[in-house]
Amino acid sequence: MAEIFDNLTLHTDAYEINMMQTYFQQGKQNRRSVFEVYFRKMPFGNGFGIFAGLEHVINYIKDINFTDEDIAFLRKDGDYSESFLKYLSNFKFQGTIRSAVEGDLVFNNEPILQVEGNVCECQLVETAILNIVNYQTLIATKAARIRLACDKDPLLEFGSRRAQETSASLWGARAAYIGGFDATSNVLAGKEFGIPISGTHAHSLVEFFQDDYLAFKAYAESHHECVFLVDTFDTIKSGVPNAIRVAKEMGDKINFAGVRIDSGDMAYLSKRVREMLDDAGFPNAKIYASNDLDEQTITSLKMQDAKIDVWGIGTKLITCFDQPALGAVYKMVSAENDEGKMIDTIKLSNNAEKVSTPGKKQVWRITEKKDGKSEGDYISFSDEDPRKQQSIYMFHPQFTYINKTLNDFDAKPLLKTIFEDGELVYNQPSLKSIKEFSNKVLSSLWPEYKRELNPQEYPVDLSLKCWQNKMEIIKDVHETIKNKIEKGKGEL
Ligand SMILES: Nc1ncnc2c1ncn2[C@@H]1O[C@H](COP(=O)(O)OP(=O)(O)OP(=O)(O)O)[C@@H](O)[C@H]1O
Ligand SMILES: O=P(O)(O)OC[C@H]1O[C@H](OP(=O)(O)OP(=O)(O)O)[C@H](O)[C@@H]1O
Ligand SMILES: O=C(O)c1cccnc1
Repeated sequence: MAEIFDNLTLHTDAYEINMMQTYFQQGKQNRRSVFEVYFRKMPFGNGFGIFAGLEHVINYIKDINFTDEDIAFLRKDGDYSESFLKYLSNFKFQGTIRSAVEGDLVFNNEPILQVEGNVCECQLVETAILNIVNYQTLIATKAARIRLACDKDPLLEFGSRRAQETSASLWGARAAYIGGFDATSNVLAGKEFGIPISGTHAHSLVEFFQDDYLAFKAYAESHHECVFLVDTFDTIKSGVPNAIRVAKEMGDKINFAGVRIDSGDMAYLSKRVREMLDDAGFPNAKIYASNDLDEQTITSLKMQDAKIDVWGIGTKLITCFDQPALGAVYKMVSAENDEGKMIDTIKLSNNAEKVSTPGKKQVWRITEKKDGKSEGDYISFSDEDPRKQQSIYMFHPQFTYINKTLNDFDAKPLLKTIFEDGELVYNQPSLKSIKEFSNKVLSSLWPEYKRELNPQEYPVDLSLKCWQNKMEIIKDVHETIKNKIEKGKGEL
């Protein structure tokens, strides 16, 4: 897949390379640092997120390499010294990446991916990692919402023509499959990722023949598996009667799998069409529906008792129509100082939500031992291990009076090591097992977190150590700034 696996080394914002040059010129390019990716708000107001993008991140990291052409481009178009360009030409990613695995549940304000390494390599990869994880996690989450709305019905991804360019449709098809779709209409995604492909036909076929009957007949003569699109002229008066006529004429020569409706009142039409198919002796022929569908229209159609069996979803899924960006950020949480000591770092803001949590961390998924059901996520420093504790004290990081102590719990780490000192150490499971895993973890979540509208907020808590450290650092930064201003050293 040339286009999407091309070397993406320069797929970064220029400011990342600018900062790399600064660290390099200062002789600080080997200083250690840790960055973490997290998003601040649950997308679509959903109660959970589904992580996706790791496969592409792995491909990207493995291929990082400034080619001679890249260096020549930077020499010509950038403001970079020869010594720095020489450093780049020998550059290799040698850092450590820990990440949530694809298909796992993720929540706001917790690290979902962590990069540890020298400050230059950590800086370089920010843009591409955010680009990949933001998009694919958003799609997988949207797909999971749509999956929940249509229960166990077959779900087809039709988005390629409406996606934001080619790689979005391909990786989007993959993320949608992880999130719960059964098949894609994109043939290349099928070939490259092993996603089942599925396809009916378009209105153009009927327009070409200028007649429903002739079009369906011609299609049936060239295909065994037949789903006829019945709404080109008139669904009830022409499309469905002609689909039935062709199905009867062709008999066993075809599998009359069903009809697709792509416009009009789907509740009304699907009920009428169901009656017509049943009356004609085709109770097993399915009704496919497409036309700007999403979880809300599906839920509404189900409430209207629409007789739709198979759902085809394009635009609203692949463009994440109601929320086109996840907004995940990449923040430095720890860096090596002049004495060679790792110092926890923070980004402050007047907006409490935007204050980062200092220190290199791990996220623990806490479940009740007796039923395996979710109790919340617990963010600790990476050297804390709640599995060694008898009990765990969980409290809301802002409203600390909301708290609980659990005695009989399981704790599973969310972040797994993917690259260790530049080497890929993680065995990526097959796409099918990622999808199955995702389905399984979703069943550990209480239904209150899964409802489409106004779900319960899933607890994402900090360990006491993490929380106290954050509070102390906030206080220290405020005091340092105050002292500097008082001493006249920090004019604003
Ligand atoms: N019974 C229904 N309840 C809720 N939403 C519906 C129902 N029937 C259709 N819809 C949705 O309403 C939206 C508009 O449907 P409409 O039939 O007006 O589509 P359209 O694209 O304007 O039709 P056409 O393709 O004929 O121009 C679509 O998203 C469709 O899926
Ligand atoms: O509605 P979406 O969720 O985006 O799903 C994809 C749409 O793409 C096709 O329409 P298009 O008008 O492009 O072609 P066709 O109807 O002639 O097949 C299809 O009929 C769907 O309506
Ligand atoms: O196969 C289909 O029916 C299909 C594929 C892409 C877009 N719309 C419909």
